[in-house]
Amino acid sequence: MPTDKDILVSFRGVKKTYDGENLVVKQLDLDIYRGEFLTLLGPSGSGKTTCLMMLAGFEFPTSGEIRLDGKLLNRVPPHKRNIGMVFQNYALFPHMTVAQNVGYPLQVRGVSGEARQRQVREALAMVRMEAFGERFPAQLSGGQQQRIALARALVFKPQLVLMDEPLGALDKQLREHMQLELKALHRQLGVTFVYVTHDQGEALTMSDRVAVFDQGLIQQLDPVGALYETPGNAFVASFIGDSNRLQGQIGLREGDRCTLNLPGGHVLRGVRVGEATPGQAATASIRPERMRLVDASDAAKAADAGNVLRGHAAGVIYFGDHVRLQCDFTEQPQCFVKVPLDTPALASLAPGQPVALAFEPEHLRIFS
Ligand SMILES: Nc1ncnc2c1ncn2[C@@H]1O[C@H](COP(=O)(O)OP(=O)(O)OP(=O)(O)O)[C@@H](O)[C@H]1O
Repeated sequence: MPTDKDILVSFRGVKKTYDGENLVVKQLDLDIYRGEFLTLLGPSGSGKTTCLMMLAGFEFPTSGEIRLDGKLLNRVPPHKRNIGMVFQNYALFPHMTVAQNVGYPLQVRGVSGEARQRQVREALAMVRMEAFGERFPAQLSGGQQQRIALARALVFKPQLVLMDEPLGALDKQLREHMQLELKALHRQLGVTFVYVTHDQGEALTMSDRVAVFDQGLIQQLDPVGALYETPGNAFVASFIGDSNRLQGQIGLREGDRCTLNLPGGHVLRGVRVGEATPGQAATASIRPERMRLVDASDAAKAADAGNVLRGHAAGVIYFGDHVRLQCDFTEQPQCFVKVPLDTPALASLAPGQPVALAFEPEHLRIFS
């Protein structure tokens, strides 16, 4: 369990409005631990960048407090915060060489001569760009420029590095490669990274913990695995990974479980997330890989052990190693499951035919 000593940054009761009317950050209470890789993930406009900008010092909170190492930051200007930054459009200075770009933060901090040269060499070595010191930014690829931006952010050994969509301009292959590099660099340096993205794959690949933002609020803050396995609400369930949604009414409530009555007559058992007052409207979610296609004779057995949903096949798409089966259920959004190729019930399946999907109650999360 982390203690107060492990906290590098804390946001307390932070709110932000740009126009004096709408709060784009409604209430932010967040502790960032020393050495962690924390990602702020959320759809466009959810307030992630604003939070990062307040931490960097380019925006100020309308109310609340931000502390770095216990010290109140609210009115400390950006260059006094000892924070490194890499942004998608945080361009390198075009008229300076790579070495001059990387040396710039040292220059403004009054580091000169041999000490500056040595630190620039070390920073370039860190991002494996030692051989490029004399080039100009225009003579580098996008990925190389981003490495230099990273070296420039790290050269003065900040205790905290902020990154806002730093890989957004790169193509998919390079982006995935750089994600692994960033993660390795983080492990090697032990510096605290705070990373903003709207790409959930990127967040899951790199982070220790992820704060999922929506509408100016953190919806859930958890390690990557917990976020995927135990989403705290329907938004997080649909934003992280694939999930199927089912809508109905709460039937019975029993401890940490409850039942969901679907309009078509199905009664499903699942994990209760929320109050679950009987009769209340609720949304449930289930990961496609947690559902099994079963044939009619197995469906009765499966229903005794867990849940079975009966509907009709809407589409069958072959993916080489599995089949993606789309299913229609009465008054529900379409669901899909990933069916292994050796599943017996798959043999003669065609669109329009009846299907039965079985799943365990512990994998159905019922949000109310
Ligand atoms: N300087 C500004 N002046 C006025 N409104 C702003 C300003 N910056 C951001 N906003 C508004 O604040 C809200 C949150 O924006 P923010 O950039 O924090 O979201 P985001 O989650 O980072 O989105 P994106 O992924 O698109 O960058 C948006 O509605 C945006 O239009």
